[in-house]
Amino acid sequence: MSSRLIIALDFPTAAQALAFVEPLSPAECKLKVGFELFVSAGPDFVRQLTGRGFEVFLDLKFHDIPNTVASACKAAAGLGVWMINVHAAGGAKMMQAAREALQGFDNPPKLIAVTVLTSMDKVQLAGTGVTAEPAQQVQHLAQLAASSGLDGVVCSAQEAVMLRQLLGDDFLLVTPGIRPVGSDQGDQSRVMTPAQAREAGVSYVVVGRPITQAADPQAVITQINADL
Ligand SMILES: O=c1ccn([C@@H]2O[C@H](COP(=O)(O)O)[C@@H](O)[C@H]2O)c(=O)[nH]1
Repeated sequence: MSSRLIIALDFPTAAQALAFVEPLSPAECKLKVGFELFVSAGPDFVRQLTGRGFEVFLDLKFHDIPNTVASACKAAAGLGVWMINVHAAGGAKMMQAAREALQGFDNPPKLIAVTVLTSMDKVQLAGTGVTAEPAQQVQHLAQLAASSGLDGVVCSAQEAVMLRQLLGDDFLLVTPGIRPVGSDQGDQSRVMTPAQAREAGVSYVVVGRPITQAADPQAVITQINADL
C-alpha cells in the first residue's frame, strides 16, 4: 500500500530540496511543493520530482476569480502532478470552474479545497470576520467543496471524525498540523499526532518541519509511517 505521508518540501532552493529528497523513495512518502519552493525552483523542479516517480501535491492554494483559477488549475494539471488545491473561501462558482477545467485531462490531479488553515484558532478566525468556531466553518466549507464536485479538503485532523461521518469514506481529508509527540508546535494551532490522525480517519497527513528539520529525518519518516 502506498504511504499516507505527504512531506512538505518547504525549502528555499531546488538544490536543498533535492539533497533532502535524494535518499527518499516514492513508496515511503508523497511530496508537497508549496509557494516557497515553487517560486524559487519552478515547474522544472516539479517535473524532476514526478520524473523520479514521486506523487506530487502542488500546494499553491489558488484563490481568485473563477476564470483565473480554472486557467491556473489547467496549467498545474499539465505538470502531471497528483494533487492540486484551491481555497474553498473562493466560493462554489470558483470551485466548479476548477473542476470543469480538469475535465479534458486523461489522468487529472485530485482537486481539493483548503477550509480553515490549521494555523488558525477561534480568535484568529474571528479576526477575519468569521465568528463561527473553526470546526463549524470547516464543516461549512467542506460541504461547499463536496457539493462543488471536489475530491476532498485540507483540514485539521481534529475535524476528521466529523467530516468522515458527514461526507463519507471516499472524500479525501488531507491534514497538515501534524506533530509527533515531543515536536515543536511552531505556528500551527489545530494539531494532532500521526497516530491520533489515523484514528480520526484522515486520508493523508502533511508533515514538514518535524521531518525536514529533524536530526535524523529518515527515523521520523519510519516512525510516522508505522503510526499511520
Ligand atoms: O491549513 C493548512 C494548509 C497548508 N499547510 C501547509 O502544510 C505544511 C505544514 O508544515 P509543518 O512544517 O508541518 O507545519 C506547510 O507547507 C503549510 O504551508 C498547513 O500547514 N495548514
